[in-house]
Amino acid sequence: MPSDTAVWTRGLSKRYGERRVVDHLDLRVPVGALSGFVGPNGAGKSTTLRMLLGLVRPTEGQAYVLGEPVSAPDQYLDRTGAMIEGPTFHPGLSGRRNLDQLALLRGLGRSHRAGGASRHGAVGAGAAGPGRRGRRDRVAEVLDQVGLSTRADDRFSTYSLGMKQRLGIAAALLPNPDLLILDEPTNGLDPAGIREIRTLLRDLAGTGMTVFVSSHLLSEVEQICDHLVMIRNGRMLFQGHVAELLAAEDPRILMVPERDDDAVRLAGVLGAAGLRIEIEMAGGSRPMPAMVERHPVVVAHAPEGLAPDINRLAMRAGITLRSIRTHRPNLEETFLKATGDVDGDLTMRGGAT
Ligand SMILES: Nc1ncnc2c1ncn2[C@@H]1O[C@H](COP(=O)(O)OP(=O)(O)OP(=O)(O)O)[C@@H](O)[C@H]1O
Repeated sequence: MPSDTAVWTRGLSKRYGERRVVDHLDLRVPVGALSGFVGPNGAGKSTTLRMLLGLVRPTEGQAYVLGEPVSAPDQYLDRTGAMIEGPTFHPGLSGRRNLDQLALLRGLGRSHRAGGASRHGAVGAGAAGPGRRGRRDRVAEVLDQVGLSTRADDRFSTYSLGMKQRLGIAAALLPNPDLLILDEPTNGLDPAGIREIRTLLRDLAGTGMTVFVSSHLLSEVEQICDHLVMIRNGRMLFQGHVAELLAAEDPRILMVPERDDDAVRLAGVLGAAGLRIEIEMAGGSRPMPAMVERHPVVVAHAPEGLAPDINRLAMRAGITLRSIRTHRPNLEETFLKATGDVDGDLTMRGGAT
């Protein structure tokens, strides 16, 4: 597998009985990416993540994580942090005590980690070094990283759901991983909790860590991820950079001339300038602000950066615009289009490698 790929699979499949819940996935998660793993409930995300962590054995295919085969998880798990199910902690203990116990269980702070330096050049339980003190320092570090320092000594049972999730992420961060795998970390959170997790993931990705995070809410990952893997029914729909996916769609500029008669003329002017133009008549499918809904809309297939030039062209032709606005499809629309396009027969779309 290429060294710039943190997760690499070929034909990765999992069958339960007759059902193939993961179906020949070729994953490529670039090193350092904040990658969203998106698909509706039951799409096969959790099963895939479990296979990547050596928790579920693939039925077919190959899978490598941080350069090591999933058949030998001990080769990469000490460099991988994961939160696969909602975190389970002791409700009567503080966040700090919970983490300390986990660190102890995982052998952090007992000795140097075999295998040498990690992403930050830190060894074993982190920069703090071995021993009880090292463990304590590492726990304090991860609590700080997830923004829980001030509540660290309160009982876990008093934490909000968002804080519980953040503590779960802190636990995953204990080994100072190069790769962080999170399964639906925002599930059940309120908007404020979702924002907190988003900010945290961005910050973590900013440190150079590869973050692979699943969600069934595309709108959520659209806002934070630079890379996306979309699956449905266990099959790949799209993988690539978010910008590539958006570029696959065509952004539009919508104009309403002040005089209805000018619509055809405006379309001619813009068409002559090389743009693909359509005129949508009143009552078309696109919802328009009430003020303009009874007027023809001239639609130019062009990125929003061209809006000032288009406006100037219209002005030069003596056409005044009642309104001009840009329409950039969001990922949700693009995703729905992608799933609609494949019409039940899910095949790989452009951008997949
Ligand atoms: N151990 C199992 N035995 C049988 N079927 C399973 C098993 N684990 C998962 N499945 C089935 O595999 C399909 C994919 O499940 P998976 O949990 O991977 O999906 P998901 O995309 O993570 O969805 P969700 O967000 O709902 O968890 C589901 O239909 C599920 O019922």
